Amino acid sequence: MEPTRAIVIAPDITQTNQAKSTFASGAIERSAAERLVEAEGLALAIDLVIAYSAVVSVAKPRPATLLGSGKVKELAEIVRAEKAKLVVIDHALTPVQQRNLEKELHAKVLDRTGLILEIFGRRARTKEGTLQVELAHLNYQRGRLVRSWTHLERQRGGAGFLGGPGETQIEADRRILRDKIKSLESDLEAVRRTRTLHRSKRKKIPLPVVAFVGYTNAGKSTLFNRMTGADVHAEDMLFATLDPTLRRVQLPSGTWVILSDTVGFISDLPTHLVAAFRATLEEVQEANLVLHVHDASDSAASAQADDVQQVLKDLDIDPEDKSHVIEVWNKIDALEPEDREALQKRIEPGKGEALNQVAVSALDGSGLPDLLALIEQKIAGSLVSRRLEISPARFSDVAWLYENGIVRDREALEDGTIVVEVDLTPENSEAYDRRAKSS
Ligand SMILES: Nc1nc2c(ncn2[C@@H]2O[C@H](COP(=O)(O)OP(=O)(O)OP(=O)(O)O)[C@@H](O)[C@H]2O)c(=O)[nH]1
Ligand SMILES: [Mg+2]
Repeated sequence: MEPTRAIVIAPDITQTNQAKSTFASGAIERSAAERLVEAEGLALAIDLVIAYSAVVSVAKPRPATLLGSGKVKELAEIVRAEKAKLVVIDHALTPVQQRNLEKELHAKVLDRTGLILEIFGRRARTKEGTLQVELAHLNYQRGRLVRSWTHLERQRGGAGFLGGPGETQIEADRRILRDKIKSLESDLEAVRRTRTLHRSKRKKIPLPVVAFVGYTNAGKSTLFNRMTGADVHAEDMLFATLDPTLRRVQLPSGTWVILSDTVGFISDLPTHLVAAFRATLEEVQEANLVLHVHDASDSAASAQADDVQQVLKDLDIDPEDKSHVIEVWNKIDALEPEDREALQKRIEPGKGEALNQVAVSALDGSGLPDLLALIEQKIAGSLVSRRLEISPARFSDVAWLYENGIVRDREALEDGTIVVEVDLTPENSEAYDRRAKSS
């Protein structure tokens, strides 16, 4: 199939000050140029050919088309000249705006949510991932349906809604949509139950879990691969990873941990999409340690970090908790020497317990020993060290400790009592006490 030629537009809404201040509370705003670069990345992630891209300033959003009418005319001309089939608008569009734009531009129009959904639809590999995306898609459509009281414009079929035979312009009423959503939800529920079962099985293996989080393309999978020797899909592509990947690795001191690679975050991810991926993010929620991976070479890194922190908060994780979250500044190989030095300087002051930042390059491996040492330190801090005296009659407890903890030392006293020095996760430490009390 011939690649689709597309035009990518980042609207720069230069609105009145008062409208701006309502959402400027602490959020770091990224420039329109940075947003355009990101939108292009998103478009490339679904193999679109970008025929033309631009920031378009919007002095006053027009309810009918968002963009001003002059701009729309200009764009229509570009669409024609470039033979583009698709226009990506990196902004939320109302269904009416989308429809009007499609009419005036003579091309399909995708807004930011539509584009992200399209990417997710193509990336999902597991059954759960596919169901989640489909559900998010239907909810997106339903939102449009409710707001506009129009019929469904497109019914998603197969791999995506970008043309192709899967797309039919059928009229589906809300009841059909609701039924579909219901049945998807129950399918998803079944898949989740299985996964929860898997997770609880894994929990019996007492290994601490270290989860990677970060903005899409920060280098999580590359770092994950470097640390595990695994061949996880890493690409210069937004949302290369959708489903969580888990691997067991041994830290230099001998402690085993489970590393978990996860889906990347992105700004302005619509709420229902975040909700759809909540299950995937449960891995992060339950992790003993979170590695927040930043792309230090990206000029938008601080705005991205802001977005990631917001998601962490939504997951009830305190991004400021230095014992729980490590800031990993990746891609330092791509920095100019002076920027690299400045970064090191910024990180150094935190020492001892307070240290929770490290600069690395997943590509050339620099800084990795520091990262491993830091993980080791934090994990050790999160484990409970105990010295337990176990009578010979309860020998099975010793076996339990080997299975559920990290046994540091073991000694048999003359009367047969066994003394075990063991590190346990707080949950397993409690589990042991319950066990010791019973029977
Ligand atoms: N120069 C440089 N590039 C890197 C480094 N780490 C990763 N990259 C590149 O950054 C791009 C994205 O890497 P990924 O590992 O796929 O990023 P990710 O965070 O897993 O992305 P998503 O799965 O999309 O969220 C790839 O082209 C990598 O080769 C690094 O340390 N230095
Ligand atoms: Mg990845």
